[in-house]
Amino acid sequence: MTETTTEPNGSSAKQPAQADIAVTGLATMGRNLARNLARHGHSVAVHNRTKARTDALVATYGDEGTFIVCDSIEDLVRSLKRPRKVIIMVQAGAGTDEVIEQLADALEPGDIVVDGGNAHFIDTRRRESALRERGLHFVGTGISGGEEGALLGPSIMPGGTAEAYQTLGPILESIAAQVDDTPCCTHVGADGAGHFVKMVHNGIEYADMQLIGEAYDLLRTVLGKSTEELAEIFRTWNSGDLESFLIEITAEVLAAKDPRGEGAFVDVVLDQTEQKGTGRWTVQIALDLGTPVSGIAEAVFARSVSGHAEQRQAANGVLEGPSTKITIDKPEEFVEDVRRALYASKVVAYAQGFDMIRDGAEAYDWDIDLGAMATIWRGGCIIRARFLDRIREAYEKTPDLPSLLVDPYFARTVNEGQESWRRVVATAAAAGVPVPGFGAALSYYDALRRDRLPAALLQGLRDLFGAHTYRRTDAEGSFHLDWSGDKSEQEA
Ligand SMILES: NC(=O)C1=CN([C@@H]2O[C@H](COP(=O)(O)OP(=O)(O)OC[C@H]3O[C@@H](n4cnc5c(N)ncnc54)[C@H](OP(=O)(O)O)[C@@H]3O)[C@@H](O)[C@H]2O)C=CC1
Ligand SMILES: O=C(CO)[C@H](O)[C@H](O)COP(=O)(O)O
Repeated sequence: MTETTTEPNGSSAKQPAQADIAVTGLATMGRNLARNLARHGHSVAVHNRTKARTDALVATYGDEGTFIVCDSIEDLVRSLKRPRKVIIMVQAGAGTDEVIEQLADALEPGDIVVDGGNAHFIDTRRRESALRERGLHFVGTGISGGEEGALLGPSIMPGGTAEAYQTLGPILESIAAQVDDTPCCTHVGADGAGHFVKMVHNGIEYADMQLIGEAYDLLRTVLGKSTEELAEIFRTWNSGDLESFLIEITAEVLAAKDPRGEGAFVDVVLDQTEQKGTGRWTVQIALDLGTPVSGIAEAVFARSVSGHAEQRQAANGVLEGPSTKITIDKPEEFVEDVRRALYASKVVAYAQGFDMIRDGAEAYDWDIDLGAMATIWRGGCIIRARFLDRIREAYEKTPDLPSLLVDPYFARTVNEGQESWRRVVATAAAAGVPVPGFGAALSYYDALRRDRLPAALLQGLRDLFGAHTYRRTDAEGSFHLDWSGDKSEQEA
């Protein structure tokens, strides 16, 4: 174990050391998180399975603060002040389990293990319970912001015990993004709550990106806009209600040129969206919780459709599109319609995501403050956006809001946008442009506001074919109709 501090003359000094915190796993995220900690005055013990990464970190960035180079997990543990705090930033899954096991053998009761990877919250609950039995704190922590966020200030979503957060919180809050002098980090709730919220964050990220993709496709296909014009449209949108990191980088990606030629970068990228799995997890868990996250589900499926290259190739030229080409008389009005449809659909995706956090909190007995989640997503993370302030205000004003859509600001937003939304979805259908995100969001909006749904007919069908019973609008209890007999009603 050696401490590397940079002296004023630039030389390195080696001395026994006591680090404030450790990071193991120094790939993209871990390296930048360690640098962020060091830049904020924390002495950081650093370790990576493959030593070359540790050496490269210290050789390149050693002058940014105090790094203590460790060759092994045991070395790392020896370097730390008590209670020891170790952040794991390794590949999610088996790698994380391996590192936890090594750490648990070397640490002592009261020490804190932080998993900052994208772990499934069910794994986090299992790991937390196992480490608790050994007297250790396990803090599953969602960290969002990618490479740049990890270095300059991510959004941090720690779970685990309040006791562990008391020790760990000040350090995490010091390196998190800051918005209006408020750190984008707070204790989310017990055991896997942090990773659950990070999972939903990523689900919303999928929905948001899908909606942006649909807006781009519509403006390009229906209006024939060039990528330069589209970049400008997104740039303009980024100065209004839609202001967000994802809209900002959409303009950047659309403006980018093919590094190998003259054309647009986006035109040479293979149109198959990959996924690491957090969006899929969100939908799987939402199905179990019974939370309709249709925007996220459509986004996950749209990625799957894009990846089915052989099917798409087989259908291309076989399945017909509209027989008449759609013409738009007032292109500028259509651009505004798409902007409003995008904002309204985005509001639905976030409303569904917040519903899922509320349902997850109830199912897993977490005390999650929805307004606080909106607060810590205002900066640092991939879905950071101006309107998260509105979400924070909505939940602060009415913590038990049945749906974000009924908050006065959001109700007015979707009400004002709904005519545009309908025109956009209808135009997309007429032009043969797939808009699963816009369509699902509008259907959800219409389902919520309807007085009666066709669910009543489905209940009738279920009762006829399977005697599954139905409830009545005008009486308590469950009933069954004698479908094959005299059609009389019996109480079930
Ligand atoms: N990249 C991103 O934008 C984001 C990533 N995350 C999450 O953060 C974590 C780290 O991500 P990232 O930095 O991209 O790195 P990767 O997910 O690519 O993981 C690589 C790191 O894991 C280590 N590792 C893998 N298996 C083992 C093992 N069995 N034992 C010890 N170490 C192991 C590697 O060590 P070695 O060098 O020896 O191979 C390396 O340090 C992941 O869980 C990821 O999902 C979260 C938010 C954003
Ligand atoms: O966690 C993240 C940000 O918060 C990553 O951006 C996310 O893992 C990317 O996911 P995918 O590869 O599935 O698109």
